[in-house]
Amino acid sequence: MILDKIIKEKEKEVKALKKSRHSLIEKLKAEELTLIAEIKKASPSKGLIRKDFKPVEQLMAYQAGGADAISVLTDQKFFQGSNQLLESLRKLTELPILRKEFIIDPIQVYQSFFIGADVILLIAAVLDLEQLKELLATAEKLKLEVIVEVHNEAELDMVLNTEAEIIGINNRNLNNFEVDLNTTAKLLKLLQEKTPRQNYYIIAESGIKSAADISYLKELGVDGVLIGETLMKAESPAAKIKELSLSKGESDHDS
Ligand SMILES: O=P(O)(O)OC[C@@H](O)[C@@H](O)c1c[nH]c2ccccc12
Repeated sequence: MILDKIIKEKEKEVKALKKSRHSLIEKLKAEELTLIAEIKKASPSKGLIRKDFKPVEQLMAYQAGGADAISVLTDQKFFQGSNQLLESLRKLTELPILRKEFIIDPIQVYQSFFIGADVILLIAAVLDLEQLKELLATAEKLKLEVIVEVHNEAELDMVLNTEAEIIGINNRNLNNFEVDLNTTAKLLKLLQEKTPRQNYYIIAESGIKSAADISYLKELGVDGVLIGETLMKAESPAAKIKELSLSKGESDHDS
């Protein structure tokens, strides 16, 4: 029966479609410290970050520098990003791509999948527990990986009531834009007190500027860092990654 044959093939194709093609979790498992390098033209707190914004060059520099994953802002109004930008970068790299978006509805999770994201961000500050669970379930169905972002204890508590695997600790308060790297220390400590569960991956986000910041965060035991502005403003992003002693195979030289 030809129909049987066609459907057998389709089942394979559909299975491939559902599989996360570029896994951030694999990087988190393999690397001592995973670097997610962000492509961000502007932000509400900083305005225009990079005047001569050249996303493709930025991507290539991140790859050359040894980034493990790429974060792409897709919000247009406040960050001057776009879905088309993510789609076009998707064609140019095999690195996992995190879609940086303010996701409040499952339809945006589907959209993330179809524009080529491997990982999405869910910001606890803008969700309630029910929404967060629904969005996590939708992502799970699509085999998208998820970073759930927290900034304070209440948000952390909410996330601990879910199946989230990767927790992003945002050092920037999204309400007043204040940045404090101690947020990571504080929330990591709370996490250890609150749960015996060990199998979380922790990513420190925002405000990371120097090699000293990196060693501080490494010492705290984070699994990854997410860096935007510092790399966007660097004349040579690849050199900046090296300077932060994040480049592969160089970590034992400059410690
Ligand atoms: O540019 P920074 O300070 O290195 O920060 C990067 C990233 O953490 C930041 O862009 C970010 C973290 N969480 C967000 C949520 C929405 C938009 C942006 C963000």
